[in-house]
Amino acid sequence: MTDLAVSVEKVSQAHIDSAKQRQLSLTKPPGSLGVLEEVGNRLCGIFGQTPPPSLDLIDVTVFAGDHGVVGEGVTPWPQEVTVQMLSNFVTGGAAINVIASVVGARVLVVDVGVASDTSLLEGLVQRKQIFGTKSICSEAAMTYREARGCFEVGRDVAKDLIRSGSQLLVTGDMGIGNTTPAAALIAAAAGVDPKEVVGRGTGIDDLTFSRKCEIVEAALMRAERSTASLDDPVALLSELGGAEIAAIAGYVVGAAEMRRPVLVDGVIALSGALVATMFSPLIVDYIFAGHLSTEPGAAVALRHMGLRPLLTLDMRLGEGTGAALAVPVLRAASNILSEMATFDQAGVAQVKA
Ligand SMILES: Cc1cc2ncn([C@H]3O[C@H](COP(=O)(O)O)[C@@H](O)[C@H]3O)c2cc1C
Ligand SMILES: O=C(O)c1cccnc1
Repeated sequence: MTDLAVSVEKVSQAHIDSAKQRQLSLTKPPGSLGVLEEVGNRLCGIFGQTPPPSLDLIDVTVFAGDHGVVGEGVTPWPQEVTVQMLSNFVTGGAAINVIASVVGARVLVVDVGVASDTSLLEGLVQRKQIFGTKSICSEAAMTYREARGCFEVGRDVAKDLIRSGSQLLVTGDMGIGNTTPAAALIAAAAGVDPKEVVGRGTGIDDLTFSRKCEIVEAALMRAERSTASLDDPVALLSELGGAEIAAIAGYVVGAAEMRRPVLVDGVIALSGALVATMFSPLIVDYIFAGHLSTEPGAAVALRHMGLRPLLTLDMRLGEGTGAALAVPVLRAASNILSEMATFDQAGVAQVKA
């Protein structure tokens, strides 16, 4: 296992129980708000407060990194698109900017491992640990130390945001080629065949898809043969990861350590979240799954963690878009518990015993 110390408390069962009691007193047939009730109850357990606070300060963090495996032809997009999209994020023109604005969330963009110099990009948070990863099918993505550095960036960002008042963290990613390491990490962490997790990413043809499957298989075989212990989440990230995925893992851990909810996006974010849960089984109770990405690895990671996606809109973009869209679901779940009238308050008769 890892020597990295992670300290997560169990969510409060007493507050989940009091939330369940409160749901029964509100003016609706018991259980009629379905998953919204479970979400609200779990928010109480996370915050240790019934009802939970209204979720006013919400931060989407887009972690960015580049991937050596792009050189193997796993994506039709040139690597420069990563940095070009960072420029788009900081000037507010990307899908995540639009969706975050609709749901009232802020967007923070962090360079953890982009291959080029981004120091002139105004508005970008500079936390670069590496200039892109190595190709995972022929060598480890990065050193153990670098993986740990990327993880700590995510964990620090989460803790800093929460200390400054953030009540809900949302994961985002940008990195051309990153559906390949995400698939490899999910296959390794969930113990499934690579064929079950490899998808078409940004949209690839049949030839590129079969090459991508071979690359993920080769990467897994190489990592298994290496001296690294893949039970150690940091070692797993160093073998098969990406800088932004390692940062997402740290961000999820940081949120759980600070007892705050984290809303996770598609397959890339889920690969980071899955690795995060290897630190402690208690972490999964702090995670909400925003949506079901069409990438097959997303369903595998969700099933492995026992999480149910809140939305299914056939999205496969990343950036945090699917998670950000689910923000109003969490807000509504929270406000139901704090703002709805009880049967007594509203003078509504309850079902006869
Ligand atoms: C213009 C553009 C904007 C994006 N925003 C997110 N992604 C998403 O697609 C990439 C992963 O897909 P693959 O592994 O197939 O390269 C990542 O950058 C991810 O964030 C984008 C991709 C593109 C091209
Ligand atoms: O599920 C995702 O987040 C995703 C899928 C394809 C490409 N980029 C991101």
